[in-house]
Amino acid sequence: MSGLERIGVIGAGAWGTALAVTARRAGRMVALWAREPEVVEAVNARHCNELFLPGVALDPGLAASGDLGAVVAAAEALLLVTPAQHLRAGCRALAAACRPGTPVVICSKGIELASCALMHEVVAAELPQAVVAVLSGPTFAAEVARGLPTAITLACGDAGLGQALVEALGTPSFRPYLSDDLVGAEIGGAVKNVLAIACGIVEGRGFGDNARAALITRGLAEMSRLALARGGRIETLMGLSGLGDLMLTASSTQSRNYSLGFALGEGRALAEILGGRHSVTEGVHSAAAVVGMAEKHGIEMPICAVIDAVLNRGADLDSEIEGLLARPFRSEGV
Ligand SMILES: NC(=O)c1ccc[n+]([C@@H]2O[C@H](COP(=O)([O-])OP(=O)(O)OC[C@H]3O[C@@H](n4cnc5c(N)ncnc54)[C@H](O)[C@@H]3O)[C@@H](O)[C@H]2O)c1
Ligand SMILES: O=P(O)(O)OC[C@H](O)CO
Repeated sequence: MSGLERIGVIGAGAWGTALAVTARRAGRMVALWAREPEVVEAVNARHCNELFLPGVALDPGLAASGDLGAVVAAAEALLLVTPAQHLRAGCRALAAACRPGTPVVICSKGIELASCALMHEVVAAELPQAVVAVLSGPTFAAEVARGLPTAITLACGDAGLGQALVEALGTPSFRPYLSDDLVGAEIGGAVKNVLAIACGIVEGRGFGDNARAALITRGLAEMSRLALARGGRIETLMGLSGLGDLMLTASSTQSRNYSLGFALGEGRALAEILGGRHSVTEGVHSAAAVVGMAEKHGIEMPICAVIDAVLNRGADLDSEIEGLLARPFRSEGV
């Protein structure tokens, strides 16, 4: 018995909806806050979320609401699932209704572009009354919503609360593994999206499986370097929220980051790809923040730098790839 019975889920995109379904499956009472009135209507009246999670039948006991204050005030724990670049505004909007000591679990993956802050730093600044945790790992929303077996990292500085959250959300098909390394978990989740774009490019350009394996491995070294510089632990990066999520996202067409990279690799323009999507592709927004954070700490992240240059600085993809392959040989390791 976790003592956390009423869960408020803030954000009804694919992941928020899947997590709401998961919490219901774990036996919790769940209120799902949606920004879009049509999502509230679809969840309550037709038990689906066609806009963000098409083709998945939702538990009829899952209730959605457009009333943010009411959802927050009724919750014993909150899951924040807005896109990373909107998390600060989301925290500000709910701050007045959030009681002291409320557990707030960050489920978004990214780094704030304007400040290069990690999501738990954003929440600590905007919701000082909350106790923060991070949920991150290899978890495609549609598979989680369907109840397919999934494991994930739950990082919390308060071991007792972390255990209560594991018990509140865990089921045989959704297995949270407890950690106290918020920094490592967040950096893994943010950087893997940038690396997934790179792997998609490799596939779209037809560079082959060797190149993708090299990119994943050297990308993991970049991710680990940044996490260590920020005080994260290597074991976290070798776990579900690091290597696990990188393996998943960097090799599956289900990933929005990988598929965006694939389309870039095939020669399509970024604006055209993004113009055809209403879902979030976090790596596009995090690339510059990752590089900014790396520069601040004097860390080399050449793969992420190429992605940032191509996405945000108008660099030519082929010249950047050529430059990456021409880098001096170096010793292996982080
Ligand atoms: N989809 C997944 O499989 C998955 C898995 C794990 C983590 N995540 C993370 O969860 C977060 C949310 O992703 P998602 O897949 O649920 O999103 P989504 O692409 O399915 O939906 C977009 C979301 O963005 C919201 N949104 C759009 N414009 C907004 C604005 N101006 N202000 C505030 N919110 C706005 C929408 O309401 C919706 O909730 C991301 O950080 C993502 O990396 C997603
Ligand atoms: O579809 P993506 O690329 O946003 O990835 C979704 C999840 O983060 C996978 O763990």
